[in-house]
Amino acid sequence: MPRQTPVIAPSILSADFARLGEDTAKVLAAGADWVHFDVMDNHYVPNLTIGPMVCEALRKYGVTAPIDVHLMVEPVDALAASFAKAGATYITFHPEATRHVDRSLQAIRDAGCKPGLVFNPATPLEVLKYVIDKVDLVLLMSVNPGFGGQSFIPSALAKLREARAIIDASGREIRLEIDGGVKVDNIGEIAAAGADSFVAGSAIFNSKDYAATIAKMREAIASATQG
Ligand SMILES: O=C(CO)[C@@H](O)[C@H](O)COP(=O)(O)O
Ligand SMILES: [Fe+2]
Repeated sequence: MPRQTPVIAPSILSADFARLGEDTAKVLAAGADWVHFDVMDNHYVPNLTIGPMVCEALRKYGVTAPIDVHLMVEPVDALAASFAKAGATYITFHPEATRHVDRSLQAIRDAGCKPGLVFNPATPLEVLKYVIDKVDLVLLMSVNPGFGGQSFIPSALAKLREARAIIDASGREIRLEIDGGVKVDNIGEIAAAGADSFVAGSAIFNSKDYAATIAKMREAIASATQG
């Protein structure tokens, strides 16, 4: 199956929360494909961020791009249902944060969204083989979840290759996303290892020119994967 078109998904965790609508619109106008929306509950991870009301507010503000909701919460199901109502496109969760992974994935699909699983750096991909027919996205963390601006953990590259093989063997169209420490200077090797969807928070929002940073990321992905 041909590799899916690369997607750049800026994490709005690093946006200006006092001007979230404007900053989100600005990064999309600069060429971003998706909005990566990090939800932290101060329980599953030691930080607290934004919930479904903010997702709904972005939709009302006029954001039409896919919203990629990354749930770092425990439990999962009630909040996932609220995000489906609030306009989420993808909803991903960490398998260890729910009692019934298969049921949580099915509930997200039944609510009209695209379900996915997120794997922390030290969490094995084992569970994937049992639910590969139920996911539209596999998200590998290349930092420990909870904060933006951390450094990329190099073992994520081997794990990407492992996940890519599982996805290709499934014959299904499943996106393989990477999240944490993604920068212009490492995105090429990340793409070469098999990722097709790239979350980048601080690298984009801390840059002066969002469009130039996103363009450089696309060039690095293209030169690492073409030919
Ligand atoms: O889910 C998370 C962190 O838990 C991420 O989405 C980060 O927000 C990415 O930020 P950078 O590492 O790109 O700055
Ligand atoms: Fe994230």
